Amino acid sequence: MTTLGTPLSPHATKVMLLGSGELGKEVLIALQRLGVETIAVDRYDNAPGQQVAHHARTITMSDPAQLQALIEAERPMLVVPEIEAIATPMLEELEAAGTVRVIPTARAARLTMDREGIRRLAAETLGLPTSPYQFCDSLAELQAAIDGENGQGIGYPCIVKPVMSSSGKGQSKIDGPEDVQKAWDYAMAGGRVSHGRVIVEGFIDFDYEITQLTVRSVGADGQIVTSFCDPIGHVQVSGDYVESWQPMQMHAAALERAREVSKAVTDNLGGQGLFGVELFVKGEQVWFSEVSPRPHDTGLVTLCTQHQSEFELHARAILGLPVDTSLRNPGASAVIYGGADAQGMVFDGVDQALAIPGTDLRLFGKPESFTKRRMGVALARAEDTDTARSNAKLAASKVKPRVV
Ligand SMILES: Nc1ncnc2c1ncn2[C@@H]1O[C@H](COP(=O)(O)OP(=O)(O)OP(=O)(O)O)[C@@H](O)[C@H]1O
Ligand SMILES: NCC(=O)N[C@@H]1O[C@H](COP(=O)([O-])[O-])[C@@H](O)[C@H]1O
Ligand SMILES: [Mg+2]
Repeated sequence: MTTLGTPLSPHATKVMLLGSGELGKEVLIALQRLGVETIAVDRYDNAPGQQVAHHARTITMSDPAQLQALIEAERPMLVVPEIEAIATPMLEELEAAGTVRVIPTARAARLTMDREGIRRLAAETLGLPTSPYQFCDSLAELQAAIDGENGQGIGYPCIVKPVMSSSGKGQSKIDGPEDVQKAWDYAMAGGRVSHGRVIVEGFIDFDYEITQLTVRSVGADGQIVTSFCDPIGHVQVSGDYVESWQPMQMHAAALERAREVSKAVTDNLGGQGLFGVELFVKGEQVWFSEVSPRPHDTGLVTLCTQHQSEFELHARAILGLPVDTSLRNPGASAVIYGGADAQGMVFDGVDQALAIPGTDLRLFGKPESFTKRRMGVALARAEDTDTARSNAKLAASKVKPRVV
């Protein structure tokens, strides 16, 4: 049985989010609606989720001492990682000591904070199909991994990424020997935590890519059940998502395979919550790319397509409540970038965006904009995903961030 308390009372059900960006903000709102007391943690003040939580805390989450001190002071029932760059070995210690429960598990947070942990688990332990890959600690190692012995290396084209980064930061495609140095330098500048290690992956020439949202929740018999959302199609530019839609029409065999792969990975990671499994598809062939043990940016579309968005599903699953992953209607999302480096931007054209039928908007409220920082998203529901995609893109284009 799940019992929930009254926030700001001695019997509050307290949940702490580690990372409080646009995705965490929606999880926090979903938790608030269930009367959960929320603590939003981020690396800077006035992060989106901090603006809607009961409590806001600003710390360096990759610093184990700061993380331990905060968790021990607040004593939340659950700690919910929302970004990768967290001192996850400390979370494992605190979980092992029984101080706190980590979502989905501290081990899952550790394995997915670093591309090496999750890639080795998927490819080497679980035997799932992935791109060919190697890890390198220097430019010379990178070149050697691409060339290999007797031409048996990763080859060209390939993709280089810092082992610790997200939203495409530090990622580039290498088409030939002339690009290697530039890709290495870019990866060194773009990692989230300074760390001289990269993954180099063979380029997969996929037909399309999807996110398979997968939920592990408690079923009627008290056992964990796995449920799947309809697949989400998306387009990425420079490693960052720019539009997504749901449902993605897939060949039945590819969908079945996508769900087998998603089940295998999430079974191993364990715990309760929603996962975003990223997969590449060509014909009936499916490759595992990576997984977020938390809501996924491409899943923002579920705010306008599902009866329960990915954020509500995560909130329910972590609290031990039943979930409903069904689709309500087709829809799409399109990203709004800041377009400039500035504090306190204003957004013109919101009325014009919302005049487009079936559209909605999220402006995240980030205090500072960067040219390529995601500041908002346009959502559109429609009869079909083609209409939804064009309406979402049109709505996003009407919103004009302006420096004042
Ligand atoms: N091996 C590959 N072959 C082809 N395309 C790739 C490969 N690796 C990455 N990509 C492209 O780059 C995108 C981003 O890659 P990836 O998901 O690894 O980056 P990320 O920084 O973790 O992004 P996010 O945090 O948004 O998930 C992929 O969705 C895909 O479009
Ligand atoms: N692909 C991962 C992702 O989308 N994560 C989302 O972006 C925020 C960081 O944004 P910022 O870099 O603008 O601070 C994170 O807090 C999370 O909500
Ligand atoms: Mg990704």
